[in-house]
Amino acid sequence: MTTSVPYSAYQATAAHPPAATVPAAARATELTKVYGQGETRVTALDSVTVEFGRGEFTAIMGPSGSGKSTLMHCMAGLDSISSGSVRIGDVELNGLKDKQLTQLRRDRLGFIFQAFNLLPTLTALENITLPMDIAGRKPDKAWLDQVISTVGLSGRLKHRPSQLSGGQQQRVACARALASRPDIVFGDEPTGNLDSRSGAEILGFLRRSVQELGQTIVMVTHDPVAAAYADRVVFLADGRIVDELRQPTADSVLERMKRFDARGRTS
Ligand SMILES: Nc1ncnc2c1ncn2[C@@H]1O[C@H](COP(=O)(O)OP(=O)(O)OP(=O)(O)O)[C@@H](O)[C@H]1O
Repeated sequence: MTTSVPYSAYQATAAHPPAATVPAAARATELTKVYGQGETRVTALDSVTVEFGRGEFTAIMGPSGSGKSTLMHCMAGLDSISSGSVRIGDVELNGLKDKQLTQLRRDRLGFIFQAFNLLPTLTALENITLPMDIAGRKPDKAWLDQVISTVGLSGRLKHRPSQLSGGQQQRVACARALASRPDIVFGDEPTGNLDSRSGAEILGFLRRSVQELGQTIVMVTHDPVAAAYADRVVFLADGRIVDELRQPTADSVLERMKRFDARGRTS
């Protein structure tokens, strides 16, 4: 069943924080991001307040240019913010030095992008453990085995990327994002380059990593079918959060998107 609750019922503000005592995995408070100046000035995010719960799979949707990637990049410490606040757990990103930000991203966050970004000369396993090798950290063997088997790569660990299909390469990228057991995995259109069957496999894997491994995932997508794998969908329009759905289905997401269409907001 689809639950529809007005967005305001969920929205936390600085004055009225949510009752939960455990901090959210990530939280933005009155986050504003402005690009450019004068005639080229664009307000990509306009005072966005949102939080992403631990162990939850959240999809971010909205028309082209609505600020989805900007929100993800600002929350993942990949882009600076103009005003407001971003926290990963209890760490405020604003004010961290570059080196501290790099460390936080490396130690606490995982990333999956549309391009798989694998190193062609390394095997699947070497690609998966590369970020930890660079950081000089030993992977937790039991966790790594669990990730590799959840992602269904056990028989292909010695293959190089060129010997793997696109879907398998993206599974390697997913396993790489999860290998260090990050607090949050951020995905920017992770299935954008895949056919629908491979995309469904990756999404099924992401879903399982939330259900079975307790992972927290935040994923930007244009695709209502992809969004339906999430626990929650947050809708952006013109740099603001305008709606949200819990337990989405592809149909309920599509329905919401049509409403934006009716208001002339989609691309
Ligand atoms: N580096 C930048 N410099 C200037 N403007 C930017 C920059 N990045 C994004 N913008 C602008 O900010 C707004 C939000 O962009 P963003 O990429 O976050 O949207 P999006 O919802 O992810 O779009 P899409 O679905 O097309 O990827 C757009 O108007 C965009 O043109």
